[in-house]
Amino acid sequence: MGEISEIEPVVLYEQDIDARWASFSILVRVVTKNGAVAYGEAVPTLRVLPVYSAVKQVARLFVGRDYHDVLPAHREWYRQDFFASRSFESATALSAIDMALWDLKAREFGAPLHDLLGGALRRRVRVYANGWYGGCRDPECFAEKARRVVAMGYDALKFDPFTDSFISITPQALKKAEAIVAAVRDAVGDEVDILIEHHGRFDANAAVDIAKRLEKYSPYFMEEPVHHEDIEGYRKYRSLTRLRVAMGERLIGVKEALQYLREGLVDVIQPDACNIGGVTGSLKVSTLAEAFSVEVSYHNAYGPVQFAVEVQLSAVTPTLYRLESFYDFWPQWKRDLIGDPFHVSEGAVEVPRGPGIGVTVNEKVLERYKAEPREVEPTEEPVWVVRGTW
Ligand SMILES: O=C(O)[C@H](O)[C@@H](O)[C@H](O)[C@H](O)CO
Ligand SMILES: [Mg+2]
Repeated sequence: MGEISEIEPVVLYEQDIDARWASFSILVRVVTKNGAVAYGEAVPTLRVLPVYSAVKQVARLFVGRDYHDVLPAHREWYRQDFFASRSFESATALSAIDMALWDLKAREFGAPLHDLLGGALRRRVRVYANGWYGGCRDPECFAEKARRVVAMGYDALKFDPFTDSFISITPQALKKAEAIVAAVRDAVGDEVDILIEHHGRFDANAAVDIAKRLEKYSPYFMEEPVHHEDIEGYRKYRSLTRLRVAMGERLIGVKEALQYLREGLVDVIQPDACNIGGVTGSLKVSTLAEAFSVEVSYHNAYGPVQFAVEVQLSAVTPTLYRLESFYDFWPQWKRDLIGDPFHVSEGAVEVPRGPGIGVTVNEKVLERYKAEPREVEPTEEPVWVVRGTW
């Protein structure tokens, strides 16, 4: 028996200079009756307080249950939570707990999580860099920093060149975005993948204009060209452009993912283990993606526990493109939190072979950054923007 004795959300805080939404990290600590401890990670963007309280609510269903019974626990939550997974807060709370249960299960068998999931298809996971362009608004800054990212060993990088455009884009802003993309392409050459992040901020007309202007720079994909819920916008974008579409970081349910896949609206799906249902939900989307011949690139922007879990998932994902990585662009304490085990070389990181998710949370670092949960002040530059680029 592996009875769960305690589940607690743990908020960590330090002003993260570039990934502002990630100044907070929300870990979920799961303790079993026989003293084992494991962590999961939830989404910290803006709604820190509601996520914190959702974890406490969802936890009440899991304490006293056996951590081996992950699927029965998901089903029981689905039965209890009348609004099911449509609540972002409960989906991210469930996801974080799910991660920790899988870690406990794998550790108990003394096996790396990827072994429990069927065995590694790859020992090294290709990554792409994000979060590297803080403070950049002009082409020279983007180009200079892009060169540094490639020198660090990355051969793919993502960036949002749209400064403070929202819904529509002016001819001047489009011209500036093109100058930034052209400068990055020129700086990195044509053997590095460039990925264009839109943050779902445009309507379909603006997104289509952007696609037509940027196609000549051969971006590998265009991420969230329109808002996540703008299905008609995705359909219009699909019918008027040839560029690959990436989306999925805001999916909170597998059935939601199916809608985009079934309609052929996505070429690289980006589930996030912190809100798609943890390891369990990620595996289901990964299987669907394989069936629809769609690549997978786990969204991975929040913290080191998520990073470790998604490296394990990436090791077993049949149609993996690359794993997102802010890892080298976070504050050092986030890497220290898990003993700083990941190092990029030739565009990839090694898959750890230790038990569970392959890393252990350093409780001393955790204690140093513990904070009270609190509301996040909305500012002119929204929290989801890489600092200083709005
Ligand atoms: O692709 C990404 O990594 C995301 O879009 C980030 O850039 C967001 O800002 C973050 O996920 C907000 O929660
Ligand atoms: Mg994104």
